[in-house]
Amino acid sequence: MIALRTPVGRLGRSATTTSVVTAAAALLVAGALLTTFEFLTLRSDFVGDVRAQVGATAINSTAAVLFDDAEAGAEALAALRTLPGLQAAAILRDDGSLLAGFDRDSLAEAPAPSAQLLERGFRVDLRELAIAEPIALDGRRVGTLAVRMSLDRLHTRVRNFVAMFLLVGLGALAFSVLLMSRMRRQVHSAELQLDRMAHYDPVTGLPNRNAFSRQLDDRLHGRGENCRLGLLLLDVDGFKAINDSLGHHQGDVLLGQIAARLQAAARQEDAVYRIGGDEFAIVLVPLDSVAEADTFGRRVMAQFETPFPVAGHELHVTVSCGISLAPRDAADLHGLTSHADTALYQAKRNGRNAFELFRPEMNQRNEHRLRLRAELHKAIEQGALELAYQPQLAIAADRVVGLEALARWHHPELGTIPPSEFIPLAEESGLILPLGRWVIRAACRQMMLWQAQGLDGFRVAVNVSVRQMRDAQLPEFIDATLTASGLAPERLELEITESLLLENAEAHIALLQRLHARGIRLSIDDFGTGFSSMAYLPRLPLDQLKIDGSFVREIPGDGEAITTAIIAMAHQLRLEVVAEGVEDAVQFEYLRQAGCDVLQGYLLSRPLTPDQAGDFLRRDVASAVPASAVAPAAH
Ligand SMILES: Nc1nc2c(ncn2[C@@H]2O[C@@H]3COP(=O)(O)O[C@H]4[C@@H](O)[C@H](n5cnc6c(=O)[nH]c(N)nc65)O[C@@H]4COP(=O)(O)O[C@H]3[C@H]2O)c(=O)[nH]1
Repeated sequence: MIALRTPVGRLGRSATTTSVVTAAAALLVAGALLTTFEFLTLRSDFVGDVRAQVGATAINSTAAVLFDDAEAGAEALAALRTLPGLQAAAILRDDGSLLAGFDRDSLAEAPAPSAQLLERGFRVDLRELAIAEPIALDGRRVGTLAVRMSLDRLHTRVRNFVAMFLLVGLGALAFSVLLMSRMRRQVHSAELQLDRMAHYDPVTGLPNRNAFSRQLDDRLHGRGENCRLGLLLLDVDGFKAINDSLGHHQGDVLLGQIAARLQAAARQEDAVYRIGGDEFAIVLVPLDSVAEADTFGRRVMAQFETPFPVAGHELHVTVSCGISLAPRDAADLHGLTSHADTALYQAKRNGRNAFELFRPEMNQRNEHRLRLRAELHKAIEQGALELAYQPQLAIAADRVVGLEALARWHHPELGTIPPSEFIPLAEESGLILPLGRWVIRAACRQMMLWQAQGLDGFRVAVNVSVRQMRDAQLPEFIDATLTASGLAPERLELEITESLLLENAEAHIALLQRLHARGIRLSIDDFGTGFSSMAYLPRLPLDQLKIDGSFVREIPGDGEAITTAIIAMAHQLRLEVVAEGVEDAVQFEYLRQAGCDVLQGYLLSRPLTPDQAGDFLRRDVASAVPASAVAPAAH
């Protein structure tokens, strides 16, 4: 797996180091200042004390000097012996000769004050204090008391002070380091937590989109053109429906299981990410060939062959994947993700439960689709779409009982665009809602125009897409349209595709019941393409079932047994059966004998313009079936 390069711990570590260094430096500076201050204060006090005592001794020595009495001088000097640090003391006569002297140790020289010292009275430096105190009588100097003191005792006191200071200071520093490292541990764990929140998804434990973008970008930049890797983007098919029906908690459980299976499919060096609600990404490193990407895609799909045990259900979950390769498709993050996304989109368009490798043509198709979408938007707004009507014949009564309204789009530059192209486009872009509403309105209006021309006794069927079924306003809209046009509700039929109905059957049943209660007819379209819905059929308020054209096409042949079974079953449920796509007399005859009620297909007529459909309705259709097969004009 790719290791996450996180700044975790760096902040805490550097904060501690900086604090310790700063505190130590501050301690040193403070220590130096305090020591200097302490030394100067002690020395100044010392100098003051000594000078006072020397001054008193000088006064006491006056007589000894006046009488040149060495013994009396020595006695006067004895008062100074107790002074701490005294090295030498001497009483000098006025001419500088020694009257009496005292040496603490023989190495100390007798004091011989300089002229400067005599003038200033004392001199003090770091190690020594020298005093030259005048011995005066009536303000006249008669001699000098010279004293030399060592400052060693002061040094000892300052050393003690420094030792004490260091002891206390270092103790405080050690304590603060202890506190700081505790704080650092707390900061570190907060950093870790922040990092997890910023880079990991709490539901699956996988790195998230942030981590994905940063790591993939780093990798691509780090190796440049030589970076050979693959990007697989994956969407869980229909996850929203699963989440809605099982609840979010179980949805999360499922996501966790999906994450585990993706990790099982990934190789040691690959990295799996959850980059959105039901979106995952796998960065495949290294990935050298398309064949390797193909193999990996299959391996991921294989992970979804076994159902997922969630909340007592065995869920069959499928996924759609898109894969792009670097540097083959792109060498940067944006290019690579956008190509994988295009491939993913293609996989979804191909019916989901599939994976696609990116091909450059996909982008061209994408651009074309985007242009079509914009054009379709315009066409709906400008009312440029048209409706074609395909007649439906009641076989027993030999008369037209309905017309299916089919949307048509003739683009001035792009030509005729088939519904198979623009309807899915409208569905995925949401344009199906305005388009669907326009179809219902136009069909109702056309029915009233025909009615005004005396053409009556048949209904109009419109296709309703699943997106429209999710529109809670649909019943009100239909009500309003019927009222505005004046069309009777039983003359309107809604065709809903069987497979779409299955997607959220429970929710649709309620909506269908509301519509049915208003008298609107309901038909299930393309029946047979999703057999699993059989169980729902009795619960749906249906009037009609349309056998999918693919079965009719197989008549004569395999289609016979299926159509016979569907007709029998539909009749048991009291449903009218319509066969779509009836193209020849053999099919018609078979269906007639099997008891099919209504026929729709090229045999009777292709979809017609409103005018052509009007003419068709006016003609005696009885003679047109089955002898004269196709109606004259096709639309
Ligand atoms: N081969 C063959 N085909 C026949 C025959 N008879 C009819 N068809 C075609 O079969 C399709 C029947 O419509 P559908 O199953 O509802 O399938 C429709 C429907 O699902 C969708 N569609 C068309 N108009 C609308 C619309 O207004 N709203 C919605 N939601 N979907 C629409 O597009 C699909 C395709 O519509 P069309 O291209 O008009 O294709 C129509 C019709 O032209 C035949 O004998 N042989």
